[in-house]
Amino acid sequence: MLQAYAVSDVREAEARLLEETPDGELMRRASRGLADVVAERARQRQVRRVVVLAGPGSNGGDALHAGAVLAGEHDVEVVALAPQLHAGGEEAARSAGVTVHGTDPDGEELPAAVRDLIDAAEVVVDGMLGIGGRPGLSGMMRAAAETVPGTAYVIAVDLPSGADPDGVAAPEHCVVADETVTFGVRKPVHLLPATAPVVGEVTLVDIGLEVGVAPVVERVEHADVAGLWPVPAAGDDKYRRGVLGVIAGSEEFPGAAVLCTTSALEAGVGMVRYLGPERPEGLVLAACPEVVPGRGRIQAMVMGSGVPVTDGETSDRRQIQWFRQALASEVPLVVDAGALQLLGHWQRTGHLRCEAPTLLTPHAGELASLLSELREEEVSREDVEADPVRHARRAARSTGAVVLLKGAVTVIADPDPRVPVRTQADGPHWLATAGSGDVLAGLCGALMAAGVEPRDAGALAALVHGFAAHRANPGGPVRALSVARAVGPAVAALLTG
Ligand SMILES: NC(=O)C1=CN([C@@H]2O[C@H](COP(=O)(O)OP(=O)(O)OC[C@H]3O[C@@H](n4cnc5c(N)ncnc54)[C@H](O)[C@@H]3O)[C@@H](O)[C@H]2O)[C@@H](O)CC1
Repeated sequence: MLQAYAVSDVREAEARLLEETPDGELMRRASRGLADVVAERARQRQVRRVVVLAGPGSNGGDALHAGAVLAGEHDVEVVALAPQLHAGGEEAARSAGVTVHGTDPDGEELPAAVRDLIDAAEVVVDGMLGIGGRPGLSGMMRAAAETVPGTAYVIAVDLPSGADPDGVAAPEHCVVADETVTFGVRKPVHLLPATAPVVGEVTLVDIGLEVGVAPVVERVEHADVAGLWPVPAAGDDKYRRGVLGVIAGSEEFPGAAVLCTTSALEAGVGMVRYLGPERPEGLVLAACPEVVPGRGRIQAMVMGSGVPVTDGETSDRRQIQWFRQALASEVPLVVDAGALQLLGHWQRTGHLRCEAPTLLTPHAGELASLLSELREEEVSREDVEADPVRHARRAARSTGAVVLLKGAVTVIADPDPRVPVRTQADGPHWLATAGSGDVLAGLCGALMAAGVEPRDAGALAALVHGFAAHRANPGGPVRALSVARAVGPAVAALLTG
């Protein structure tokens, strides 16, 4: 499990460690680790010259010390992007023979020689700002960041300069890194949706840091799946493994029912009972002969995928009844698409609470509608996209359910604000395709029918969904049905390592 700690907690832990270690030791550890990574990446690219962008604080200090270490075997050129650099770092770099190029701190344009230097760079170390940085870049720093060519391999020190260390604000101007070398532990910037896309691959350098408090963000990794996935034991039968009820699909969107049930079956559910109108039912039975139509005992229900709701009504009135009964029952629930809308309305009017373990699976637009309904205030899709974690948390608190907010980085928020938020970023961008959410809902349902609690079910489902999409057509487009069919083999690959 990847874990990220609040910047304030990291600062405190660093302060404690600084007191226990000789002067300069921490920066020495950090910069040596950084230099090792830079040397390796330069070697892989057969590049000798390394361009270091150095800012005013300790982040610049790390980069300058690393430059000094690298100078023996590399041509290291530093661009100073502050009136004053970290004194010890600058001295170390200059003593090692590194050239330090100055810039006008009040200017807007880089000196021509510096611009050419950055423009021709193949390996860039971004040490302008670290966890002491305010989000966004201006002046020389922004000019330097914008001059870095897209072809260069950019290694950010601790975090890409300009990115919000807390991972909340998505700044317009920041460095986009291929790799980020961070120290001790991950910070929220590395895992949260607003900033994760500019961080690239994260490499952790051990500096002996122990944070000693709970993380604020977590991410389930491939290696965690075997420990969390409900694998059947010798004595299990289909009922013990979990029976999933599915209320999905409609005359308008019949295929959603097929996608949802297919992925639930591929994920290894004991049995699926399907409830829905005639046309989707026929399609489900044709595609998945294992499915049993009609009601019966179930261990979890997934509902709402492909069921459009207009003014509180669906084209098949029975679905509204089934939703209502499911929501009033003690059965664990996955609430998707159309059912989210009804949930919002019913909760606001005080008719229902999520008493049973419940997982809501909205995308940004659905979460905006749900919050607008629940809180009787206008929340737009843009509001949600601008701060997905806060909005997912608000919805979780208001409903008492775990909220899985779908996106390139999926957010899973618990109603209890002390529980770390989870983020998963496992799928290719090709996964943004019609029916993809129906596949995810089926996966969540299969896990909850097997007794997996909603937070783990959401994280596992998002991971397997993304992994299955990669496997379905590596590097290319995928359709939702291919993802659903790839779920079984993807789970097998994850379980057998
Ligand atoms: N504290 C420690 O024990 C360790 C710290 N390390 C490094 O130290 C970094 C934190 O260092 P600092 O606290 O000095 O902070 P930074 O180096 O991130 O930067 C702080 C400086 O940048 C200026 N600044 C902030 N935002 C700006 C912006 N948007 N535009 C222009 N200037 C801006 C501030 O006024 C301040 O002078 C970490 O990210 C890490 O790289 C590592 O050496 C490991 C150990």
